[in-house]
Amino acid sequence: MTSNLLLKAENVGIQFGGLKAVQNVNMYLNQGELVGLIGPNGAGKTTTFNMITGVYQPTVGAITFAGRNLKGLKPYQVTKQGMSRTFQNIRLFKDLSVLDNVKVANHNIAKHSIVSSILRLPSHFSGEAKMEQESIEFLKIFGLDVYKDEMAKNLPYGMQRRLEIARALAAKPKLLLLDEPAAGMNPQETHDLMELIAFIRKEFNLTILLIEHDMHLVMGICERIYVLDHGQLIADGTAEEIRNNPKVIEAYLGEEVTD
Ligand SMILES: Nc1ncnc2c1ncn2[C@@H]1O[C@H](COP(=O)(O)OP(=O)(O)OP(=O)(O)O)[C@@H](O)[C@H]1O
Repeated sequence: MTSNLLLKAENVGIQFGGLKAVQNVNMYLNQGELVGLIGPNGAGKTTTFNMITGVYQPTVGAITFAGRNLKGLKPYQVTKQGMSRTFQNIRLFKDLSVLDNVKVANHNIAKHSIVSSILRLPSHFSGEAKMEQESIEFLKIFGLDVYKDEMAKNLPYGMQRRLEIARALAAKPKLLLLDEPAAGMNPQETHDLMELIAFIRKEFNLTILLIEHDMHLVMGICERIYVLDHGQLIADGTAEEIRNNPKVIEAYLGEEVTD
């Protein structure tokens, strides 16, 4: 086992009724890596995310994160271990302001005590001000500070996707899981997002696991890529290796994988 190992999935699988949605998945993430998880529709990518984040308990196998077995942990408990995610279908607090969406995430890890908040002690206000300032800084990174008072639902689609990532980042995770962050974005937005993901990884010393259908995005920024097909891993390797892997070509696109 390497010393900078952050996440390890060993022989992980899950069954829904008679359907083996994911089987025998072995996967690891080292600290600081940016790794892609790809595969055709229904291959089991989101289900794998759901097992890692505690939404589903694997039927078999074990997942270890930062040295701790995640078995039995609920999603909020997994979050507390230092994991944040975004969703394929954007899940924002649509009627809250852009700033409040980020503050909510920041609040979960705020240091000032509940007692000081209830009693409205000075430490509550200084904590609150610090949190607000920090949340604005997160928004700036994503070019969203100009929209801070806007309701989340009024943002253009691409900006809502960015806000979801900003919110996930504000929880200061060790591991960030992004489920199709570029879905529905135009090529320019996708390109900008690609640069942003690479930037935040470096800036925050993050480990990122990314589900994405946009091959250009995956091949462009990921150091390693896992490929799922019909619930099983059929390949892993660098973008170059994946691009030339006949199993991937056959299973994933049925034609040449290009970037
Ligand atoms: N809660 C559930 N109950 C029953 N079947 C499920 C459940 N969740 C996922 N599945 C099934 O598991 C399989 C894998 O689905 P999953 O959503 O993980 O695929 P995916 O690779 O993320 O697909 P896509 O790219 O279309 O999002 C599918 O056959 C899906 O219908």
